[in-house]
Amino acid sequence: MKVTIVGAGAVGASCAEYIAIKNFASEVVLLDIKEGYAEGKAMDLMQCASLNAFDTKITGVTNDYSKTAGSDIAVITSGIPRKPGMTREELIGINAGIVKSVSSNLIEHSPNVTLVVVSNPMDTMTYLVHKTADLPKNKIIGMGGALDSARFKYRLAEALEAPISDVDGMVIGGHSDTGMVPLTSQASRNSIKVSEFLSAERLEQVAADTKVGGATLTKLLGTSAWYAPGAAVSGLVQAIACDQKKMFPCSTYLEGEYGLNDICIGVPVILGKNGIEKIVDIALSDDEKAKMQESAAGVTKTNGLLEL
Ligand SMILES: NC(=O)c1ccc[n+]([C@@H]2O[C@H](COP(=O)([O-])OP(=O)(O)OC[C@H]3O[C@@H](n4cnc5c(N)ncnc54)[C@H](O)[C@@H]3O)[C@@H](O)[C@H]2O)c1
Ligand SMILES: O=C(O)C[C@H](O)C(=O)O
Repeated sequence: MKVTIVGAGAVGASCAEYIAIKNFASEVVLLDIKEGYAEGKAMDLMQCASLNAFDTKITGVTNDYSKTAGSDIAVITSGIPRKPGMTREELIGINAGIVKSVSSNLIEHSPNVTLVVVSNPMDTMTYLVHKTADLPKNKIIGMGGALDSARFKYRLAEALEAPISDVDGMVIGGHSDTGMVPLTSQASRNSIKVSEFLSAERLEQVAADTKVGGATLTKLLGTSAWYAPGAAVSGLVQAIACDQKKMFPCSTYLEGEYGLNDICIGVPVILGKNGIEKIVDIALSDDEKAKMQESAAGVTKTNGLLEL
C-alpha cells in the first residue's frame, strides 16, 4: 500500500506520522515544493521508526511526481493555512491553483489513485477536483467532517464531564465556521441521547463551540491546527487502505442525496477499498434539514468563485 502526501507542512507531516504509527502502509511518500523540506521531514520521521515500532518506509521528495507513481491513495494538504481572524474561504485565491495542479500531477502518475482533499476551503477544493480531474466520484474524498466530529465529541465530553470514549456524535455539512451541522439531537452517551443529560442551552453551546473549533485553535496557535487534522486524515486513509467499511462524514459529490445537487459537502459515507462505497442518506429533523440547506448555499457561493 503506497500513500503519497502532498504538502509536508504541519498537517501533511502529522498525517504521515499517524499513518506510520498505525503501521498499515508499506510506503509513504511526502512531496513538497519547498527544496529539501519533505526530505527533512521524512528523515526526522524515519528516525522515529525504532522508537515507535513501525515499518512504514517514509521518503521525501521536492516536487518530483515520478516518485509518487503507483500510489493507491494520495492526500492533498498543499496550500496556505489561515491566520487568526481569517475564514477558510479567504484561502481560495491561492489554494485553488495549487490543488488543481497538484491533483493533475498526482493522477498523471497514479491513474488509479484515490484522492483525499484537505486543503481549504475544503468542500470547494473537493468540488474543484471533481470538476477538473479525470477520476470517478467515489475516488475524490474531502476530509472535514471526521475532524469536526472529533471536536464535537471533545466538546460533548467536556459538557457531560464524561470520558470521550463514552460519547458518540457526528457533524455533517460544510467545513466552515458557519456551515457545520453538529447532529446534537442524535449525539449519545453509551446509546442514551445526550439531551437526557444536558439542557438545550448547553447543547447549543456545544454546537457553537464545535463550529468554531478551527478558528479557536487558529487564534491560539497563530496558524491552523495539525494534530487532530492529521489523525483524522490517517483514519480515512486507513479505512480505505484496510477496506474497513467504516462510516465517516466526508465531503462528496451529491446527486440528489439530502435534496442537494452539484455540490461537494459533508455527509456520512462508507469508506472501503473503493473509496466512497456508499453515501448514507439518513433522516434529518426539519431543523437539521434547514441548516443543511443553509450550509449548502454557503458552499455553493464559494464554489461560484472558482474559475472552472
Ligand atoms: N480540511 C481540514 O479539516 C483541514 C485541517 C487542517 C488544515 N487544513 C488545510 O490544510 C492546508 C495545509 O495546512 P498546514 O497547516 O499543513 O499548512 P503548512 O503551511 O504547514 O503546509 C503547507 C505545505 O504545502 C506546501 N506547498 C505549497 N504549495 C505547494 C505545491 N504546489 N506543491 C507541493 N507543496 C506545496 C508548502 O511548502 C507547505 O510546506 C491549509 O489549506 C489548511 O487550511 C484543512
Ligand atoms: O481551521 C482551519 O482553518 C483549519 C482546519 O480547517 C481546521 O478545522 O482545523
